[in-house]
Amino acid sequence: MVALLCAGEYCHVHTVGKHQAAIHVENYFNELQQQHPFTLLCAYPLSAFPHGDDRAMFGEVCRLHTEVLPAENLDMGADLDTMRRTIALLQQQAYALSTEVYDRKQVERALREVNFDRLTGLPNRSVFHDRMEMDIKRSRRTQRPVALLFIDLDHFKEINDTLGHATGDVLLKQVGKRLASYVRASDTVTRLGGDEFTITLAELTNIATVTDVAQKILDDLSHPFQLDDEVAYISASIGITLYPQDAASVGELLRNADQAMYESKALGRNRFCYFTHSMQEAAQTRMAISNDLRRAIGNDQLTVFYQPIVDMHAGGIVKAEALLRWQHPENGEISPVDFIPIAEHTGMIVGIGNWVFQRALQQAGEWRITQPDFTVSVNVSPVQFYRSNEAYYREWLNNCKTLGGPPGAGPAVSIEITESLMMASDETVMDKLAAFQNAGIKISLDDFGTGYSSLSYLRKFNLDYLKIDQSFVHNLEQDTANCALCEAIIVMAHKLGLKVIAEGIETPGQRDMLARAGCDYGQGYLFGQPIPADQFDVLLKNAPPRLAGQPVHA
Ligand SMILES: Nc1nc2c(ncn2[C@@H]2O[C@H](COP(=O)(O)OP(=O)(O)OP(=O)(O)O)[C@@H](O)[C@H]2O)c(=O)[nH]1
Repeated sequence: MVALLCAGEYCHVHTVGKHQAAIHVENYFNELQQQHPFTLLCAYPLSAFPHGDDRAMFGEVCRLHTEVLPAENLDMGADLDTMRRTIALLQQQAYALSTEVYDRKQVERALREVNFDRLTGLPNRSVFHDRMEMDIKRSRRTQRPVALLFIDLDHFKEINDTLGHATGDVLLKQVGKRLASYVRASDTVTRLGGDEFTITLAELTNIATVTDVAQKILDDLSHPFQLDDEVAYISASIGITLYPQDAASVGELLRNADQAMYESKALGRNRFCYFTHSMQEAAQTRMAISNDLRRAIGNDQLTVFYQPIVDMHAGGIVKAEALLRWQHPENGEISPVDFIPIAEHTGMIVGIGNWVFQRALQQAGEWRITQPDFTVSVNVSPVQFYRSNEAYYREWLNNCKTLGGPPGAGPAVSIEITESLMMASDETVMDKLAAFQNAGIKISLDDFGTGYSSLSYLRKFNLDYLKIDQSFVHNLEQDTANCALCEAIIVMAHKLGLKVIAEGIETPGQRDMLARAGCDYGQGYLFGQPIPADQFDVLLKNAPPRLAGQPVHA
């Protein structure tokens, strides 16, 4: 702000040279500027004020105080005393002005914080509500529909986990920029929070535009993001709802779009779905299940059942798989297929999974008293790996030392993981898996054959067991191709040093074919259904080691 009073070519003070007053004022203003982080130009030509508001304010100060003049009006012939007086007044006025500007900036900043997302600079949830209300009102007048797109990035947590939170922030900023570039002036892009964004398309003349915009978003987000030194590839799931077709209020529309987004995730992500009323019903059911599940945890409605796993060659039950069961007080038994995804979505799976692990470990310890190498396998959801912290699995490892019977045959529990975990795995997941393995916990790959079925993962993760999915076993006797495939999987698994467990064995024919193919262990209704611990206890006590070939009935 050195240019104070140096209003232009004809500036009097400037021409005077080292004028003490000017130097004094300069210093004063420089100090002022250090205290207030903005540029204050005083006695500068009005035209030099960069912002219209500031220009108007300074003009107003000049008008109210006739001695203070904008540079255009300075009398260049005035004597130095007049100039000094002018400068003194300028000091006062400038201070008043600076305070005013400072206050205004503070108010503006506070307003920005209330209305705009700090990270992306996009309008936030409260602006979203206000604008959507306005769009709805306008739509009632114009009869033009409004579309709401709810956009949630896929697996964003992995970006944070692998590249760090700061890089995650950079990505969110860039996503915000890309999204903002698609829309017209009548549309609104907001960040609701986390990795959730909305786009409101108002004044729609052609509803087909919505699909085009959604597809464009997916296409554009699939292009790489340069994040400092890293390159990230992402996708998003989008839910779309329309006003007035789907709902009448902002709250309902947001819920609809969220449900449709949830559907996109459930269908495999990287896609968009329009809201439908059946989704609403499904969402209500999910909500009810989620609320009831929360209560079930504390009310002893959850139990662990055990399904026998037999040795296909030596005979006898040598292992069990722990399977969670929920007995709802009013609705009877609720299938894990219905409640596990909800437990995963809400994060409840972390607590539930922990509980199952402890139960299984304790139970396996009791069975080890009579059968020292008996093992119970526990399903571990990918969400448990992502959401749990280090303390969580350290506790598991410690418990393995104290619970589960006398040491000797290694930990009494093994864990079952899915292929999706290995495919999406990052370093933290790898570290956790390695910690389990180092503690001697065996790892099975569940449902092999239903997903990506990558052999390279088997090698990379150094697994112990591979479980052939029941869909292969189901029509083994009718389908020779399936039989050949099972044989190939068993040979290949053995070459990689893995033992094979076949799931879903229901007939002696299936058992015999798998045994001939070299399958190590079998599980299925032929050997026993999942049953409570006390019944399993009886089964185990009454089932002496036998030759494979004699089914074990529950
Ligand atoms: N870097 C960064 N991360 C955030 C911010 N706000 C929330 N997050 C993280 O964003 C992640 C959002 O995760 P979710 O949407 O639940 O899960 P996801 O990994 O995207 O998985 P899906 O949505 O199921 O595909 C969480 O891990 C939050 O901790 C933020 O401002 N910056």
